[in-house]
Amino acid sequence: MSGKQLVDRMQSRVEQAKGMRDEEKLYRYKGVLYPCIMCPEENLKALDSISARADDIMLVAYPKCGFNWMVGVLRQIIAQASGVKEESRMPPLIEFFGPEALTNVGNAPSPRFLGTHMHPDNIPATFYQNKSKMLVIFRNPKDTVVSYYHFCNNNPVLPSVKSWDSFFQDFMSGDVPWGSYFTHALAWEKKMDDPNVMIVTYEDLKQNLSEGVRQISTFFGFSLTEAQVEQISQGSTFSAMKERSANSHGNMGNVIFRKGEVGDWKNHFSPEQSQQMDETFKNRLEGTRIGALLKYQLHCQ
Ligand SMILES: Nc1ncnc2c1ncn2[C@@H]1O[C@H](COP(=O)(O)OS(=O)(=O)O)[C@@H](OP(=O)(O)O)[C@H]1O
Repeated sequence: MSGKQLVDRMQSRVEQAKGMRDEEKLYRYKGVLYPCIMCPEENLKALDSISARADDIMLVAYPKCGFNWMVGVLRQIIAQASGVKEESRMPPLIEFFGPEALTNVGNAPSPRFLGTHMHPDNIPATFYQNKSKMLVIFRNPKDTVVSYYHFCNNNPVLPSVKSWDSFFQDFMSGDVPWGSYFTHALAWEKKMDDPNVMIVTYEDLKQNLSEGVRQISTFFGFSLTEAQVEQISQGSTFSAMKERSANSHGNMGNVIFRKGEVGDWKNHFSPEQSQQMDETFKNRLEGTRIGALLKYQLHCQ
């Protein structure tokens, strides 16, 4: 499917959603909420048929942790390393594909660039069995929930949010699409020694994108010159990607590329909400390696 066809398909789904009631927009599959339009049950069931390859380039992120940012970075790395310039396309989320598109994925040449928001234990086992390399991007939970809140408010395929306070509570209890942030983080904790998994954070990349690009390309076995690393980093800043977003993401460009900052939570959280998040982080993630990677004290306190 061409980039234009994908953007058109996304936009027709957005139009379809505008005719739906909020309570029709989410459903549960194996206990986790998913958006009906983007990932109907047939899409999730079809994932059982996917066959992973060792040279697949897999990108994984809990929603709003920087998935689209890394899509931009990886596309440029692949283009620079292979010399093939690819037109910008919509995010390659396997749960959005459906049976027909998955058949095309099966016939696509290597290396395939695929992605998902799924919980690590729900990613098809074939990716682990066949040792596909996975890049995981995580973000501090306070900025993640703020980004998620704005996204739900501006994305017709998701139910609009009643209030910041109610969305915050839903996020804390994991009652949001793709499930609990904390459950995802704890599951990645168990995979931190897997040589085929690389976990990066939104905040570290904001601080030093060039170093991130260097490490990510090395992880996937690409060797780039310093000039290429710099070119990719400059082409992947928030402002550069936002500028291209009407072309790459159609009407959703301005929704996905919203603010792109660390610390926007300070404009949304009440002192009580901040304390509740601090306590939850302490109870669930303090003392874990993924918790340390997130630098909670620096970014959230
Ligand atoms: N290049 C770049 N630099 C910094 N930040 C960036 C960049 N690209 C996207 N973003 C920010 O990432 C947030 C969207 O996350 P996702 O792409 O994971 O969203 S989605 O779940 O796939 O819809 C969303 O965060 P917020 O702005 O805080 O809402 C985007 O602005």
